[in-house]
Amino acid sequence: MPLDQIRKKIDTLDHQLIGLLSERADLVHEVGEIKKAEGLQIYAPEREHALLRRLAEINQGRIPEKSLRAIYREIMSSALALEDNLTVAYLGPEGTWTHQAAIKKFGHSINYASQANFAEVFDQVARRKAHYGVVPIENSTEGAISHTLDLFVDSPLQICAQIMLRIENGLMACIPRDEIKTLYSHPQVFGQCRNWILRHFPEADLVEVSSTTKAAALARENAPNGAAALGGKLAAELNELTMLEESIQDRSTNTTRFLVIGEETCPATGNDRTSILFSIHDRPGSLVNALQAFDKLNVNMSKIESRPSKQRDWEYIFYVDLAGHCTDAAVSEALLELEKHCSLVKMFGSYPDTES
Ligand SMILES: O=C(O)C(=O)C[C@]1(C(=O)O)C=C[C@@H](O)C=C1
Repeated sequence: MPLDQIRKKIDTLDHQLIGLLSERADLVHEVGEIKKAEGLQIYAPEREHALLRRLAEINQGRIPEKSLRAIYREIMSSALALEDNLTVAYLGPEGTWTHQAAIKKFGHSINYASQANFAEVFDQVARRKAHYGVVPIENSTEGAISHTLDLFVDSPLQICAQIMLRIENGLMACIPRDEIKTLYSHPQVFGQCRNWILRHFPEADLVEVSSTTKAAALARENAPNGAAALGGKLAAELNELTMLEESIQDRSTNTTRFLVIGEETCPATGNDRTSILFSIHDRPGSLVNALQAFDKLNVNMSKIESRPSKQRDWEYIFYVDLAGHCTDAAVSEALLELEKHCSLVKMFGSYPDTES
């Protein structure tokens, strides 16, 4: 078929697609009205999870699953904006990995509110200035983000979704590589690139700052003194820096897990993770007895972290992730059993255990 004829066919299809998308938007509007009237959450991660799974099953054409997910991410993003002008708070400034994780989950149609620190993200959601918040919780190379863990102790907020983001750090600057004397970055990123720094810049001063975007801004500002930054592409672009070397993290699979926090947790999807924290009585065998609750009910514990309780010296809070939803019989029984051995048990969410 000649090119102009093919394009005419594409135009016709686009026309139909717009018609279908508008029809979908009318239905979404109705869903939004029902949710508002019934006080339901606008963001429905369980529905999105089911929808994306179904799309992958019915997709017979040429479009790769990754592309289809990206297209639908944006369709659902516009739906969220239509339903309630959704606002998501994230650890800023613009261009941070957390910002990128938030966009990966919520798309480009909603409002994003950049916050100066983790506590502000929690606070904005708790005070209903933002509908949801996005915070990092752990990195596959550097481990737990303890600041986030600590904030869950006193927060009434719940986790409703998780986001996995592959983190590719690079060396960025606006000066030649051999003039670099100082490297700016977030402490997590220095940790993720430790071996690369030792190999390539053993003599450089490492200056820790609150975000990779800030590091990039400082690399530009202090360029005459030999400054460069480590971080992602977006931070380089926003500050007009050149990527002198890409993918410098010590592990190529370097991934950060982020959490979406809101007022309510997510209904069961059949593939869920539950996050809890507990503290134990200071008695011999308490920790073993507590953990046996999971073993007894055959509940898989995918992660355990401990943090100082900040109430008494040498007293700890344990953070555990469990396979399953808090409404699953085994998980809820295990939690009841756990309570017998603990001075505090707090569940802060069940959510789809997604890989993306
Ligand atoms: O089904 C819903 O609850 C909707 O709000 C619609 C919709 C969609 O576009 O399909 C939009 C946002 C939700 O997070 C999930 C699904």
